[in-house]
Formats: sequence, structure tokens, C-alpha cells
Amino acid sequence: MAEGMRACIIVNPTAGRRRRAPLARFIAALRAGGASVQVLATRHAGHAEELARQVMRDGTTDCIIAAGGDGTIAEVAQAIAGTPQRMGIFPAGSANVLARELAIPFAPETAARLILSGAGTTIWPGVVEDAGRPRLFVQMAGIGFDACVVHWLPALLKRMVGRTAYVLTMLGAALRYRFTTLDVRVDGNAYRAHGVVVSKGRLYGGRFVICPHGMQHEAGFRVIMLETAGVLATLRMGCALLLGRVAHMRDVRIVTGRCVDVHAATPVPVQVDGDVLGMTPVRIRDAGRPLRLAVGRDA
Ligand SMILES: Nc1ncnc2c1ncn2[C@@H]1O[C@H](COP(=O)(O)OP(=O)(O)OP(=O)(O)O)[C@@H](O)[C@H]1O
Repeated sequence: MAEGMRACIIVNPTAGRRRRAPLARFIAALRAGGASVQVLATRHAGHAEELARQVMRDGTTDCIIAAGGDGTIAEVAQAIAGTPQRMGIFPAGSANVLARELAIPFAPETAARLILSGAGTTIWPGVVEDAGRPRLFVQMAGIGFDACVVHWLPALLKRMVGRTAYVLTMLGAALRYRFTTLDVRVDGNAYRAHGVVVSKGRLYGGRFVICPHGMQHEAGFRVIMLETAGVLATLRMGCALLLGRVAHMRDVRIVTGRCVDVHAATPVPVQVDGDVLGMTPVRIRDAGRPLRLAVGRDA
């Protein structure tokens, strides 16, 4: 298919290690496959959403492709979700969790072939209020320690060493973070925890399995709660994550729901798709707006 496909790539030039060669190969492969390709580069955070809205208004594009990591994908999705517009993904971020979740190829030529093939799937993003404005996310939101790592992550370190920057920052944060009890409500049911991840998918931080079954293709989330406070519990959770054993930990509870509220007596940080959001209290809910992807296959 795709003879004559009109593709528009929205690229975040600051995502990942900022390598240009893979994107150039991706564009060349799309063109070789018969697509016409327009490329728009973002200039600031939030710009990908503006560009996607503008492209949709123009109405001249069959497929809007987000080239970046989960943050860029989420911004493009913010404009597209709930409309018939198809969205492609070229993984060019640091962790690329959604791309791994959906088995989207990283090799530029294979990624282009998949988009040109007409493959498709639908995912159901989540949403979180950001200063009174709903902000979409595609993979997960974190509250407490993991969000603190994102808040404290030095941008330069991330650019230089990619995902390793998270590990280094996490080790420092483990010593400095003050654990606070989080009051969590999932669809009205009350829990207490010291760290919460609200996840659409199975994966976290790259290829690490945080829960056995994701919910990308349906509304709702897996809510992963660490019930023990402290550095040791957090490091144990980190090790379990590396080994894919989080769901087996005795002090981890995993429940399913569509609306999650988190409060803390002392506000703690929140992150969505690896980007800083703000502080608690926070409400995370199903966006109610499906996203049509031009990649992957329906589960
Ligand atoms: N031109 C830009 N300058 C500065 N920030 C930008 C620009 N374009 C986009 N951004 C912001 O950069 C954030 C991070 O981008 P993105 O998530 O795509 O890359 P990443 O963090 O390297 O990858 P991952 O999320 O997979 O780890 C986005 O959420 C977006 O708000």
C-alpha cells in the first residue's frame, strides 16, 4: 500500500542522543516506498502538539509521524486522540517505552516499511490534569520516588549517557528522597503506598517488565503500589524491576482501575511519560479518546 501516502514527520530534535542519521534513513525509506514526506521540527516543549493541530487543520496528511520519545508521542497524541487521524511512530527518544511495548521496529527502514504497510492498532491513553488543563500520556505516570528521579535528572547527563542517567540519578535520589505516605484511591477504593506507578503498559524505563499484562488496547490502568517505605525497599524494587519480578514482591500491590487519585500530606513529585509534571494531589483517569496508530497490530 502507501503509493502516494502523504506523511508528515514531527521531530523533536532534542530527544534521545540527537542522532540525525537514523531519521534521514527513515525519511529516505518512506520516500523510496512511494510516500511524500514533510518534516517539521519542534522548537520548544509543547510545540509538537501545536504542529500536529496545524497539520490536521490543513488536512493534507494521511499519517502524522512522531519522531522522538514518549514525551513527543504524547504531545502529538494530545492533538490527534479521539479523531480519525492516523499516527505513526519513529522511536528516537531515550527510553522509547511505548515503541518497545508495541514492538515498533527501531531500524529506520523496517519502521518505514511498517508504516507504509498499512498496519494499524488502537490504543487508549490516560490523562492527568496539568494546571487545570488535561494532559495526555501514552505509557505511564509515576508519583513519589520515580518522579523525584525525573525531577532531579540533569538534562545534560541524560543527553550524554541516555538511560544510564536515570540509574545514576536514582542512586543519588535514594539517599536524599524523603519517603511520604501516599493516600491512593483507585475507582473509589482506598490504599496506602510509598510509591505509585500508573501504567498503561507492561514495560517501564525501557524494556523492564513492571506488571505482567498491560492495558494499551483498552481503557484503564494497572496501578502498581510499593507499600514499604525507605531506601532498601526502593532498591529491592529496582532489582525486581531489572529481573522482571515486581509482581512477585510481597510489598507490591497491583490493582486495575480507570480513575486514580493520589494525595500526600507533604506534596511529592509527579511525572508522566518520563517528563516532569508537578506535585500531588493528582488525578489520573482514562482519556476516553482512542488513538489510531499506523503501527503495530491489534492485540
Ligand atoms: N525543541 C524542543 N526543545 C526543548 N524541548 C522539547 C523540544 N521539543 C520537544 N521538547 C520536549 O522534550 C520532552 C522530551 O522528549 P521525548 O520524550 O520525546 O524524548 P526523551 O525524553 O529523550 O525520550 P523518552 O521519553 O523515550 O525517554 C518532550 O516531552 C517535549 O515536551
